[in-house]
Amino acid sequence: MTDASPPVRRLALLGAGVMGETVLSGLIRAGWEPGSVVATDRRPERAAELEAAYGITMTSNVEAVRGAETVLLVVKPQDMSGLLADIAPALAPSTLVVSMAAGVDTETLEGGLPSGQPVVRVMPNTPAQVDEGMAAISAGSSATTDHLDRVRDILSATGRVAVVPERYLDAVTAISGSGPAYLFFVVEAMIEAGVHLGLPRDVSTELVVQTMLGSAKLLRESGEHPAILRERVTSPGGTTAAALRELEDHKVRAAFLTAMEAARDRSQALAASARQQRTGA
Ligand SMILES: NC(=O)C1=CN([C@@H]2O[C@H](COP(=O)(O)OP(=O)(O)OC[C@H]3O[C@@H](n4cnc5c(N)ncnc54)[C@H](O)[C@@H]3O)[C@@H](O)[C@H]2O)C=CC1
Ligand SMILES: O=C(O)[C@@H]1CCC=N1
Repeated sequence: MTDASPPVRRLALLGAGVMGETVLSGLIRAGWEPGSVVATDRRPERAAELEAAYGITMTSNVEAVRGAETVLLVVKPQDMSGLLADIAPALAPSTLVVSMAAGVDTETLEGGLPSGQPVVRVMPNTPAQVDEGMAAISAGSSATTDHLDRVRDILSATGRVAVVPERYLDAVTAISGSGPAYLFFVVEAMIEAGVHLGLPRDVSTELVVQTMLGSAKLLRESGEHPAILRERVTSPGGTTAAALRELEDHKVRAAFLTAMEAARDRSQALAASARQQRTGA
C-alpha cells in the first residue's frame, strides 16, 4: 500500500535567485534537512541547478506552499502581486508568509492574501552567504511574537537579526539591504587606486580586502566610535589627513547621504507601485 500522506514540508522558498539561494544555502549549512525545504523558481534551468546543488525538491509555487509551515517570498517586488495571486488559494490559514522583497509593505502583502494570514516582512543582505548577514524584520497585522521568533530563528543561522517597526524598513533597505554594494564599490575604487599607484592588481586587492575586514572587526570588537578610530589613524600633517582632505573636498560624506536618501526614495516608490499593482489604482 502506498502512503498517501503528504511529505513533511516545513519551509517553502519561492524565488531562488541571489537572495533565495543565500537563504537556502544558509539553512542547509545550519543543518536543515534538505527534505524539510522545498523551493521554486520560474526558470527551469535555475531550478535544476539548485536541486543538484542542495538536494532539495524544486516544484511549483502551489505545490510548494501546500503543507508548508513557513513560506518565504524571495521574488522581485514587480513579481510579487502575481506570486501572491498564485499561492493565496493554496495557503493554509496558519501558514506564515515571509516576504524579503524591498518596498512591498505588509499591508500590500496582506491585501493579496486571505484575510488574517500571518505575514512578516524581512530586509536581509547578502553577507548572509558567509553567516555575517544583517536582517531587519517587522510583523504584519496578524503576526504574533511566535511568528517573529520563528523568522528570527531561521535568519539567525546566517547572521544578526533586528526587530524594527515597519516604518523603518525603507531606511533599513537603504543602509543594510543595499549597503554591501556601497562597500564593494569603495573596495573596487580603492583597488583601482592601488593599481594607479603602481601596485600589482593582486597585491592591491589583498591590501584592500584585508583592510576592509580588519577595520570592520576593529569597529565591532573595540566598540569605539568610528570617528575615534579614524582620528587614531590620522597623524597631524600626515598621509591620512592629506587623503581625507580630498574626500571632504569631493563631498564624499554628502554623497553618501544623498545616495542613501535615493535608495530610501526608491524603496518608497517600489512600495507605491506594488500598492498600485494590487489595487489597480
Ligand atoms: N540581492 C540582494 O542583495 C537583496 C535582495 N532583496 C530582495 O530579494 C528579492 C529577490 O532579489 P534577488 O534574489 O536579488 O533577485 P533575483 O532576480 O536574483 O531572484 C529572483 C528569482 O525569482 C524568480 N521568480 C520570479 N518570479 C517568480 C515566480 N512567480 N515564481 C517563482 N520564481 C519566480 C526568478 O526567476 C529569479 O530567479 C527582491 O525582492 C529584492 O528586493 C532584499 C535584500 C537584499
Ligand atoms: O537593490 C535592490 O532593490 C535590492 C534591495 C536591497 C538590495 N538589493
